[in-house]
Amino acid sequence: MASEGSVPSKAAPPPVLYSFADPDELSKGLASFVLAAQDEALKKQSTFKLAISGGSLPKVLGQDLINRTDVKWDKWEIFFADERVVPLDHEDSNFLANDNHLFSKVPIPRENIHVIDTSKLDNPEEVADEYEKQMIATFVGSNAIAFPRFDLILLGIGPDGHTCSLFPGHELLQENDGWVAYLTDSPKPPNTRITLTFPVLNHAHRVAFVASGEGKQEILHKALDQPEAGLPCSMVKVVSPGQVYWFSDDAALK
Ligand SMILES: O=C1O[C@H](COP(=O)(O)O)[C@@H](O)[C@H](O)[C@H]1O
Repeated sequence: MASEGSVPSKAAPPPVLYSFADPDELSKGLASFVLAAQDEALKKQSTFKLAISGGSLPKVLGQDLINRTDVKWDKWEIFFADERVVPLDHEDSNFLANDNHLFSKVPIPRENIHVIDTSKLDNPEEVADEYEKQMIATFVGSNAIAFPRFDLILLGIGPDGHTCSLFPGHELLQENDGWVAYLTDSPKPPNTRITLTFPVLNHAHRVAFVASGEGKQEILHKALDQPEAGLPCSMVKVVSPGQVYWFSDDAALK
């Protein structure tokens, strides 16, 4: 069956880099980019399907977006690019980070924010499976699909080049089948997490990395200048007509 998620055949186009003078300008540029993605998605379909990371991203994302008037919040369908397997009110929760900086400040219907099932925290495999089922229910209509196609996935990058919860040298870098995977040996605490897999990232319409501040300088240069080094972030190769973008600021690009 021809399907939206069939294995892509075209090569990945090179990433597009957007650079801004400072974090405030970066937040504004990112908000405009997200809104353009929203508008394009809503021309074709009834919802804007987005995956969001935790870490430093929610603050940059929320800063300008919460004041924009042209956001169709009721049309957003949000998943997490990765999530720590902790209660939703735990300080390590990626949901909580996004709630603090974005969700609690705007009228997104709570049912459109897909969170992990916290009744299963003792069993990360079940957490991942249940999260994948939420995604299947959202993406699978009348067509069978191999992988979901997010309108936009917003990613961070760690100092070791990890993105989502895909860490250098980890066996999940080779996961080619599932949509959502779990790990119990994350080198960065907390050790138990779930994450989107590379095939899901690579099927997105757009993937945007956000790297702001001096602390990202070294790894950003490595990611942009040495894609062959095999960092997890460099393994995100969205196939045409999808596109990878990098949003950065002067401090990170120096
Ligand atoms: O552990 C994680 O780290 C990455 C990068 O975080 P940052 O604070 O260095 O920006 C993040 O994108 C991911 O969602 C998170 O779980």
